[in-house]
Amino acid sequence: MKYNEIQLLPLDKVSMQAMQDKIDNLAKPVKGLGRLEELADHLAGIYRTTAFDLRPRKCLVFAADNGVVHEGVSASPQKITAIQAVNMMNNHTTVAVLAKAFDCALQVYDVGIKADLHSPLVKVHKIRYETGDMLKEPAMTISEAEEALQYGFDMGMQAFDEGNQVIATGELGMGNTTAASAIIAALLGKSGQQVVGRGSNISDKRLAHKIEVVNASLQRAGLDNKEGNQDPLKVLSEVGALELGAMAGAMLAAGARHKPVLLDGFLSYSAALLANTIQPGLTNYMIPTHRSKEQGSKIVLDALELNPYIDINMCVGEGSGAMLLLPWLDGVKAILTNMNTLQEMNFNFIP
Ligand SMILES: O=C(O)c1ccc[n+]([C@@H]2O[C@H](COP(=O)([O-])O)[C@@H](O)[C@H]2O)c1
Ligand SMILES: Cc1cc2nc[nH]c2cc1C
Repeated sequence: MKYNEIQLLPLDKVSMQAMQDKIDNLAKPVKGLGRLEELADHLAGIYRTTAFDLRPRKCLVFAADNGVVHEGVSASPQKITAIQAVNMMNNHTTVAVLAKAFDCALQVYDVGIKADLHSPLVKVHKIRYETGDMLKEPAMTISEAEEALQYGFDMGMQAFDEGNQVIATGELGMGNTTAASAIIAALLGKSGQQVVGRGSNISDKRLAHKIEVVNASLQRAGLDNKEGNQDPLKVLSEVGALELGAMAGAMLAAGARHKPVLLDGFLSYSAALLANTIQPGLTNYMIPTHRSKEQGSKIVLDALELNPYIDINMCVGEGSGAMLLLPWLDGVKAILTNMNTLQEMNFNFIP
């Protein structure tokens, strides 16, 4: 199936109401579970039933290098992408240890790291060795952008074929907060000043330079339009990133299969915006997990109308924030499976 030919259903309101009725009937104060109830209702709307499983699950991490890193926009040396990709499959990075702690499978996909990795554990589908430097040239061709989206979609579909009930999306790529900022600015008609943040912790001086690089790249590509731009392929090819395109593709697979996808941080928000521009309504299938500390997070989350559950100033990336919502998912399942009802306990409330 092509990533842009999916049949999206709206959330199932009947199952959502059935879930809320079920929760209201449990032996606890009405609405006592707060936003956990919102999460349960959302899941029922996605799965179209109140009887769903939230295991097994898999985190898909797309990794690639970004040519724009050569403009001095990141605090991190480029080689970290290649090193951490292997380190991740050896279970030592943030997302890897959290995935293990919360029982989630993990797979790293190399869609454009600027090195040949020596690990059989990383799945390699190299679209190119790093993107072009967006300040000087398009980050990738339109056909490379389509390949990134299609590959991410195919890997998402494969994850569901394997039996996974939930997927999470992560990424790895030095310099990719610059690409994500440019994608968000281009699609929403914002300026670099409004969306650029410190990424992997850059200084004030580098931040000012990063803002200039984003603004100049948008101008070079003719994407500095105050009304925003509605052509996601042009935006991805001009100022995007391979790992962010693939991430968007995996999100589209969740929509195609009517299963939830857990977002992560800032990079995932830019991919979500791309995916939702390709397929309006896709945000219904996205579970916002945590609010990244990255400064542009508010603008893009507001545009997507997503309100993350966790807000603890994290900004590691990799899918690590998404992993923190897994205990919440297990909590929802346990509540639905093991709690008593008001009738069973013979409790009557007088509001
Ligand atoms: O998840 C986030 O919100 C997040 C925010 C800032 C940085 N990161 C991670 O840091 C890397 C990009 O940072 P930078 O400064 O090189 O653009 C990339 O590998 C991301 O996984 C992640
Ligand atoms: C060490 C390190 C790990 C990362 N994981 C995701 N982005 C990262 C950036 C750095 C610098």
